[in-house]
Amino acid sequence: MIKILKRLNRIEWLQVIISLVFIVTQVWLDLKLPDYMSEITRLTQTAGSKMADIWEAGGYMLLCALGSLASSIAVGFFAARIAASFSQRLRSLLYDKVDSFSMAEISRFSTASLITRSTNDVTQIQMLVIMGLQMIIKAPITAVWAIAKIAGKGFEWTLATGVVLLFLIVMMAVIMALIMPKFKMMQTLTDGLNRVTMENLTGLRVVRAYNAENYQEDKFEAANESLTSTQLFTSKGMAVMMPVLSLMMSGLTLAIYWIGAYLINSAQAMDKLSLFSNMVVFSSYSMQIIMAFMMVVMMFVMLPRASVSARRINEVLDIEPVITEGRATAGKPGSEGEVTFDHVSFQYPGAADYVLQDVSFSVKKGETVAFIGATGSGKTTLVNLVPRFFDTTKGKVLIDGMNVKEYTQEALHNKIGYVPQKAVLFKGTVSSNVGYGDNGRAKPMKEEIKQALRIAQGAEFVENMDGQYEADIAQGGANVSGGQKQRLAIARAVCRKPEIYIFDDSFSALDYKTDRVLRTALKKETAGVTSLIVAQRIGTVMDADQIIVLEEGRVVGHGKHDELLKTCEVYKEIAMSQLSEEELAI
Ligand SMILES: Nc1ncnc2c1ncn2[C@@H]1O[C@H](COP(=O)(O)OP(=O)(O)OP(=O)(O)O)[C@@H](O)[C@H]1O
Repeated sequence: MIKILKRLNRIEWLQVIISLVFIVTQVWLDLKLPDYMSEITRLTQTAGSKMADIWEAGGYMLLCALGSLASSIAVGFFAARIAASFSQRLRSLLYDKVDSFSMAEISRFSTASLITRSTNDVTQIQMLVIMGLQMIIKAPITAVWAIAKIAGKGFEWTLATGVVLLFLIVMMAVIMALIMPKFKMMQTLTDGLNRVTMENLTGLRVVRAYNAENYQEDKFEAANESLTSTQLFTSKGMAVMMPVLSLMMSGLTLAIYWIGAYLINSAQAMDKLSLFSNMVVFSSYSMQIIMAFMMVVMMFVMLPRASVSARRINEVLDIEPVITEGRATAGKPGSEGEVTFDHVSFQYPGAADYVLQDVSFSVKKGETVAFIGATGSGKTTLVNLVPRFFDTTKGKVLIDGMNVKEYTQEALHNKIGYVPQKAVLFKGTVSSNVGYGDNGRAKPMKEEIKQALRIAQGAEFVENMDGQYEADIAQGGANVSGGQKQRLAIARAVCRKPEIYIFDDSFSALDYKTDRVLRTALKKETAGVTSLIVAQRIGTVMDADQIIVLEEGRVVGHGKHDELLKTCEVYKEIAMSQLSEEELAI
């Protein structure tokens, strides 16, 4: 908790100090009230007192109450300001941090948990700052000040207050011991609820098509039920605490007056008045002490949950991404467009086995290298090492003759036009999706966007859309077909004018004819750009300058189509399953 509060900036600390001044003023004014009360009691009991004196004491009491109200409003105002700006900064810090994460860190936390950490956990901290400033600081000041005021005013009353406090401390310790672990569980259960909700929303079509609504609902209900029952358990604990506190307050007042009655009864006539006045003052201060205690209790309700949230936020902020930034912004002169894998092996973080083993190849500027192999043979993993979505476990990946680790991420990504296996579109327009991102050059002109779409065989369908190049694209590209999405994603890579294309099975959603026409257009219009193509179809890879056949992460064939048909059994099998005898004849 303290660690996260260290992230408060100077202005926020200044506001904390100002709030502190107001809090001390408020406590001082609150504790001044019983003094005037005692004065009024004394005046009303003393013969010959003037009405004006009573009015004066009453007036001061009113001023104290108004001053306390104004101070409390000021504290509330500053607390809200500090909490709002602090939580805004925490959210930005979390966003920037997550943005710098590689896939390894993202999968370590899970998307659902990262969302909960950036929203719900930050809200817990925000609430704590608001309440904390008003209570955490106020409670001990009030308690200590009030105790100092009543010290020496009567042993019996002090004893009664002490007994009540002791009882409350024991009760609170027991309840806290029971509910504290539940508070810790609450945030993890919120993660679970978010995960199930996200899964259901993203997979809605499959859920419907498979009549799995009940199954999903059961999962949701289970997550919802666990969270609700945990919340209920903690609320029940708290529900017991508050009435007991009220009972103790009333009981203590009764005890003070009861003891007072005995003391006054047995005192001498001249002491009776001062005893009565002391009793009134004592009961008032003891209430302040119990109130301070109630504030501490409220803090105990919030603190465990907020400290769990603080720990979860710190966990994210403290992570040093495994992908570290290099310094180079350009490769070796004369090696532009070259991609080399030098004895590369790769193991996913936490996995037991290597997914890629000793992969080596080199591709020159303007050449196309295609990767083919069975499902799960490591093709996607291989191409993901080029933009450093993951770093190699052994060996090196070189671009333009330089290890990818030596580039700044920005410079590295500026060289690459990446089209993922599953096309990703963002809410916006066709143009905003095609001209997406920054490649270190000026934003693409409308004509460049059109040209990119023409190459990606997307111009025709875009021109038929309502609004054409400015047509709306729904979140995730929900209003375009799978093949259209792929073409837009390819156009985005083309528009970037990269040195290297990475097509991760990006042609699979296209029909054979479009696939061929698109690749021919790409070759013609973007000559000189190196292409890494992952594909399942022989038709897509057969014209490549190099074909690499992968099996269980190892290169089992490397060459051109004709050579591989003769030398590589795995390639031949794939080819035979897709091509006719005639096409296979060599
Ligand atoms: N994030 C990950 N964490 C752990 N293992 C993974 C991860 N992603 C993939 N794998 C494993 O790595 C292996 C290779 O996966 P990869 O996606 O590279 O295969 P692929 O050849 O591209 O398959 P496909 O043709 O089906 O896309 C698989 O066995 C898969 O289970």
